[in-house]
Amino acid sequence: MEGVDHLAHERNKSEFDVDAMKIVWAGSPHAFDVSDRISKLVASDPGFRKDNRSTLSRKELFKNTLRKAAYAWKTIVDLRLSEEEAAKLRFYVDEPAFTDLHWGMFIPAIKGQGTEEQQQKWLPLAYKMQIIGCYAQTELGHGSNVQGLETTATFDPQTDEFIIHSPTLTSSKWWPGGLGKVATHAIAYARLIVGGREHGVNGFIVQLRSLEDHSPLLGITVGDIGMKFGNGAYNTMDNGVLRFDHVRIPRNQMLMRVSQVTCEGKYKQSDVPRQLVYGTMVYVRQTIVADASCALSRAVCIATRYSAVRRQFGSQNGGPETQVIDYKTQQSRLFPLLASAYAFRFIGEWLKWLYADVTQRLQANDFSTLPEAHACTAGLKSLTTTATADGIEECRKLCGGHGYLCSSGLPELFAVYVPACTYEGDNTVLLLQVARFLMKTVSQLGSSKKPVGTIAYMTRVEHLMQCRCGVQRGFAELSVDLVEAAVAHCQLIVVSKFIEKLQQEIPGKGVKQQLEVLCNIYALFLLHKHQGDFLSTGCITPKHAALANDELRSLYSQVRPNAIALVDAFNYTDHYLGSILGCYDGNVYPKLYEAAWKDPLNESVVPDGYHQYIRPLLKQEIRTARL
Ligand SMILES: CCCCC/C=C/C(=O)SCCNC(=O)CCNC(=O)[C@H](O)C(C)(C)COP(=O)(O)OP(=O)(O)OC[C@H]1O[C@@H](n2cnc3c(N)ncnc32)[C@H](O)[C@@H]1OP(=O)(O)O
Ligand SMILES: Cc1cc2nc3c(=O)[nH]c(=O)nc-3n(C[C@H](O)[C@H](O)[C@H](O)COP(=O)(O)OP(=O)(O)OC[C@H]3O[C@@H](n4cnc5c(N)ncnc54)[C@H](O)[C@@H]3O)c2cc1C
Repeated sequence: MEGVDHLAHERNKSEFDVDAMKIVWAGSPHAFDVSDRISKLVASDPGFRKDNRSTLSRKELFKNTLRKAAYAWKTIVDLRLSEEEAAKLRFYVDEPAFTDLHWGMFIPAIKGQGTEEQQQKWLPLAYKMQIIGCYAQTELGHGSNVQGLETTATFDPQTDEFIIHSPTLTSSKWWPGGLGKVATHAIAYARLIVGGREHGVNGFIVQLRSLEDHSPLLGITVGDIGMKFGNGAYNTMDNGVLRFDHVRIPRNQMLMRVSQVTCEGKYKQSDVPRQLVYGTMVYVRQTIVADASCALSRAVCIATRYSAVRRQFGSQNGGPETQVIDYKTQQSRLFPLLASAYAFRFIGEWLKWLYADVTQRLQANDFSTLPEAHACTAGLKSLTTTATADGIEECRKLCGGHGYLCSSGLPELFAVYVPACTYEGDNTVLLLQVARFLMKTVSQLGSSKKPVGTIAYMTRVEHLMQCRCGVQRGFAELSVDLVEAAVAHCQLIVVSKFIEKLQQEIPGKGVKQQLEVLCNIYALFLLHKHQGDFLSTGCITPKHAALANDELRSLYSQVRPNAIALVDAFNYTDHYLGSILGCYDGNVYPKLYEAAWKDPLNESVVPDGYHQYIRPLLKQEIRTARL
């Protein structure tokens, strides 16, 4: 029945202060207040409804996304929301749109790679959305290999301009979000050519469309690249294709914080690492780690609540069947994902600190932690997105058949989320970067340069490397093993930071105890999953492995009474979850049944096509049967 909390009995089992845990999950009382207020504002406004997405055509879907983005912007302006509140509103609107790239990449690129003067010119226009930007780096022929990009930017000293050109088909920009139909400007990455000499890939601000009638400017060919994975999902986003035919831009539209070109045509490289040109990607990778905890926690919230509602088998003397959440197999699949959601939340907090720290150091031209920041953002982006994509799919399976319904929210969540394993850096390519960083660290062992920070532990392998330092097969030959080592390195960081989090003051009855249980589940589940490696390297004995297994089972029993409260702590509205299986009151079956009849196919009792195709078939069968 409506209004009845079918999960009340579960909530009454909780052994900790859920409201206190909500603050821990949000990060602070202030963050919780903003999150709670904005999520309820979005959920209560019919202008942000999203339950009809799967029934819209591509053009209807896209136009609906434009409407919502414009409505969101109007809400932000009318309510005078702060930047923090506005970001939260876009988060809870929960629809991939051009605004993600405008705010998430175009603006950060100008802030990170533009000079003060360029920031003063372009940021006010972007903040007021008087221009709409995208990040145009990837091309049809190159995405991972940035140094392989083919678009050219040739300096013309006669006119003090750059000529931006797409020399080949494969140099066509391909994938940039917001590019296809909306962006008026792009940060386009191109090979800088000055006086016939190449100076690597740099970023250039290029206007694509008229601010008067939105038509593409002279020399610009631009459009959408077509339907992507899944129905609704990422098809709300206009990922685009873009070709330049000798497009001229003023010299001052090359982002010049890292490298400069003078009006005399002199190329100058600042005394900062060339890799700062990649700074926007580092920034986005650290935000993607925080996003992973959000996406995984959504899926886990749905699967946990439904696992408590769903009963299957086990009825004794006509009594109720067993809740599937009580099966050890269900717990062994679900609770490590619950622990991962919390682990990724805290590693995301730490990575945000690391990024802020390296950014502050860069202001003082201190580049000492840049390699570690690159390795951590690359590796943790790879690890958390792979685990989250796999985790969302596991949550779908944990919900049985109903998990495959769009009304479960899980198919759409999966379809929107999975490209995170590819964009902002293919996960394997990024792990190879971590592997390169680890190998460089190993090669420096024994020198005066001692490993610190997240690689401090590597001093312990020094003796190993000295006796084996001669046995160095090619990096490529060992890359599979090195990628596994890179994953292990990142997992160590996640576990270490979870433990460090528990050493902080954490208020609320039973809150720290619950987090300790989740931390132990995360660590022991990893040990169990990779026990072959731990055993073969002599890190643990078979007895240790058996003890870890026993302890895991005990920990699952400790989480069980608190599972619903632990997902309630995410504080997601039913609107944001978008899932009948995950609804707060657990009143699943009546809602599933009611939702089915809203499907357009049920608008008529006899389906369209019956008379053309089914009736003749049936009649034909009747004739056959008479033979
Ligand atoms: C809200 C989400 C929306 C998402 C929408 C999606 C947007 C996008 O997808 S934008 C496009 C994203 N594209 C990528 O991520 C491309 C991935 N490829 C790269 O980042 C680079 O090509 C590379 C790092 C894989 C290779 O770069 P390359 O220039 O060839 O460098 P090397 O591998 O030769 O390494 C040289 C040296 O530089 C260090 N380094 C590399 N990248 C960085 C960095 N970002 N920051 C700092 N340092 C970096 C690298 O570690 C090497 O150092 P040493 O070993 O000390 O020489
Ligand atoms: C939804 C979505 C949104 C995107 N948005 C944007 C955007 O806004 N702006 C933008 O510029 N780009 C965007 N991209 C592009 C994205 O950044 C690239 O697709 C991504 O960087 C992967 O590059 P790639 O496609 O060249 O993959 P490839 O590198 O071609 O990967 C193919 C395979 O090759 C392997 N591989 C590649 N190099 C190596 C190597 N050296 N060693 C071992 N294996 C290797 C990879 O691991 C992978 O298995 C988007 C992509 C998607 C899917």
